[in-house]
Amino acid sequence: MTSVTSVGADGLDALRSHPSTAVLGLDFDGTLAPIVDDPAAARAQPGAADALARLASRLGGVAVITGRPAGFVVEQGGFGGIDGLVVLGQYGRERWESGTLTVPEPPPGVAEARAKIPGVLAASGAPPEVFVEDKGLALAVHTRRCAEPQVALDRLRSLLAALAERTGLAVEPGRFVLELRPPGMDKGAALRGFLAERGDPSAVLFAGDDLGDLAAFDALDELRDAGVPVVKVCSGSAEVTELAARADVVVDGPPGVVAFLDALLP
Ligand SMILES: O=P(O)(O)OC[C@H]1O[C@H](O[C@H]2O[C@H](CO)[C@@H](O)[C@H](O)[C@H]2O)[C@H](O)[C@@H](O)[C@@H]1O
Repeated sequence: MTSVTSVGADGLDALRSHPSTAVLGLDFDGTLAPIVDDPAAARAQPGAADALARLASRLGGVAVITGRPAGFVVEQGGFGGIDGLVVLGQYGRERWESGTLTVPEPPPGVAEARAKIPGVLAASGAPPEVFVEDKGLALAVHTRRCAEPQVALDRLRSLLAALAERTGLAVEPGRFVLELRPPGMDKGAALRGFLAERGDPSAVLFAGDDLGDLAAFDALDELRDAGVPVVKVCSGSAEVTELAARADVVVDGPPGVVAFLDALLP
């Protein structure tokens, strides 16, 4: 049995006692999907879609809250047929539910950043393995394929921060990635919005693996302070340690997440 903090165990008890009003939030990459070198090749961990389908039929709400475009996650996750599942993409700016995808227009800064990133990469002497994932509303600069991915990321950090400043965007750091995206939304705000749609929850559980998930953990801490039972789950990895330090439960990457979800409701 994975060790759980005492307040986390209280959160799990509350979720299991009143599942129909409990809410579950899950990150995608690194949590429901194993990390791979090519972002376009990411797929859900086997068993993830089945686990989500079972939980969505019993819980008060289940949302995947991701930095990816919502449509990508539905497609690559194999989540299209899951009744009741909501996918909040691009940190809550996009929404997929019951087959309907809502995507806002990008702010003008995204087009400007798209045009200028190649010059920034050249100016920083970025190795050819650095590449840009264009997500429409945001641009993610990846260094995972470099021989020294952390070195390559650190060289780009201040230049991309300056470009973000000039284009009115925010920098979202992640696992060997720096993303330029519209400010004003994060996974905490996305989770709070989803909870507001569902009414008072009996318990709230969120599972994530990366720095972008800390905002959701912040939201859970606020709920816990307000007396709501919550569970913070970290999909553990050697690449990111910040979430494990704040989690109630640490599981072993996406296979551990799926096993945890399978055991969540008896
Ligand atoms: O919020 P998430 O669902 O966790 O998305 C965050 C970023 O995930 C993706 O990048 C990460 O996964 C890739 C595929 O496994 C991996 O190659 C990369 O190194 C990771 O950082 C995605 O590509 C980004 O756009 C997301 O923002």
